[in-house]
Amino acid sequence: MEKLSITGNGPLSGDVTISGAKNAALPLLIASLLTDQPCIFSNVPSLRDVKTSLALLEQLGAKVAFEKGQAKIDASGVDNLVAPYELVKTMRASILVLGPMLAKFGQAQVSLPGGCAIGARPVNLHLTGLEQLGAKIEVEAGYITASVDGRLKGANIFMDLVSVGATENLMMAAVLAEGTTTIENAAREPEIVDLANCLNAMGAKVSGAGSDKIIIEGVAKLSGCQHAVLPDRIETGTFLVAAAATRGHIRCLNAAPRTLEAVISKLREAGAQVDTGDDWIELNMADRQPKAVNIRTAPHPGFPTDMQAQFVALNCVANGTGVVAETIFENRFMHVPELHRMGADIELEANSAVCKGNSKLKGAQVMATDLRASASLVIAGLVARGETIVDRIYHLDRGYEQIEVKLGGLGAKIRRIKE
Ligand SMILES: CC(=O)N[C@H]1[C@@H](OP(=O)(O)OP(=O)(O)OC[C@H]2O[C@@H](n3ccc(=O)[nH]c3=O)[C@H](O)[C@@H]2O)O[C@H](CO)[C@@H](O)[C@@H]1O
Ligand SMILES: C=C(OP(=O)(O)O)C(=O)O
Repeated sequence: MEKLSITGNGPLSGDVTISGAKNAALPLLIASLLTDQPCIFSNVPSLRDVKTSLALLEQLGAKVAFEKGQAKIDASGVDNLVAPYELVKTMRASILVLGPMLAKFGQAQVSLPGGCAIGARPVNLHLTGLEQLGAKIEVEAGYITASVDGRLKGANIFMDLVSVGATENLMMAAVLAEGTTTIENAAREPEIVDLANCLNAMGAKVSGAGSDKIIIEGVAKLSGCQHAVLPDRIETGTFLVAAAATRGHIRCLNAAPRTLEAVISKLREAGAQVDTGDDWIELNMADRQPKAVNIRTAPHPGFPTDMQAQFVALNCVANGTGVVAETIFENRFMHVPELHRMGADIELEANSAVCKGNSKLKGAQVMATDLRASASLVIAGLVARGETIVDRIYHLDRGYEQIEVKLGGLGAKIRRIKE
């Protein structure tokens, strides 16, 4: 199993180029199921989850090519409408094939994703929404079987909870439905807007994406597209926090500052100078100790849950006490016991982590448990004295493209150990 070795090495400095967003790329690649024409995506990150998505599309019968950040998908030959457990269990976003397959082919069988380290993560909103669009759904033996006679029918859907995945699944189903669909209490994440832009480029009629009410006028057919994936705001935020924690000075290139407002605002509160241009963000901590900040995760435009673990690591070495409340996932503090092993002073109280700050972290062997927990351990390793070994980095490889190469380029002492 591969590991990362990190030795605390002072401030990060220099430029880092941000990759395309995992959470935008996965639904976009899957949207190619909606058309018989080729879809070409650029700025696609080379990540484990992207490869899993392409493998899933290939398994369904699509022709797939992926090279140098460009993915070409031709779904005209799709003839297998089953997404098997073996693939779905490694990537929850596989559930997103359900809506488009149902809309395009009238039926689909998709394994239930099951829970994961950060929470139970049910898919009830995906299923009830599809039922409102006219689908017949049965769940048996770990599989969701969905079918519809003729086309799906537009409906008014009110989401009980804000769900990114359910909003995306329902958007992709509704674009080929008969009539108009309204999704209220929709997720407003930038990745939803990216998906809507791509669907519209394919000939769909989606409006309101980025607000909590999305309106979709169904069309009979979609065409192919060429689309560049949105820059990854969570990868960007992770590098910015790493720079702040190490009291460094970095610039993130090919970034999308407008998607990161809540994170940038917290970094400024922590004492960082942050400047932005159209596609770059510069953070300068000028060798100052960061100040601890309070965080409460919330759906976009609130503070993203995917940046929570990284700020816990930052608070550990900051001045003062910061309280980090997680409101989206019920079990997203798996990094805390691992940070304890490095000497962090954090108390867990219900859904909050009270980070006492001023910790003198020491390198240790730690275990990555999920994607962003892993990122927080890497950040802690960058500021700790001595060597930190992060085990189970396959979690990191799901969402960070060549993290050790990019951090190495900023001056970090980090290497991948292949055993
Ligand atoms: C591939 C991708 O884009 N993943 C992101 C997506 O995950 P994902 O789309 O899975 O997350 P959701 O927005 O759906 O989850 C939000 C909350 O709603 C709950 N819920 C969701 C669906 C449902 O049918 N029933 C239900 O109860 C979830 O358990 C969770 O508590 O948004 C999350 C929240 O921003 C991010 O952390 C993930 O990185
Ligand atoms: C939780 C995440 O991803 P996923 O929804 O793919 O598990 C994440 O990107 O932090």
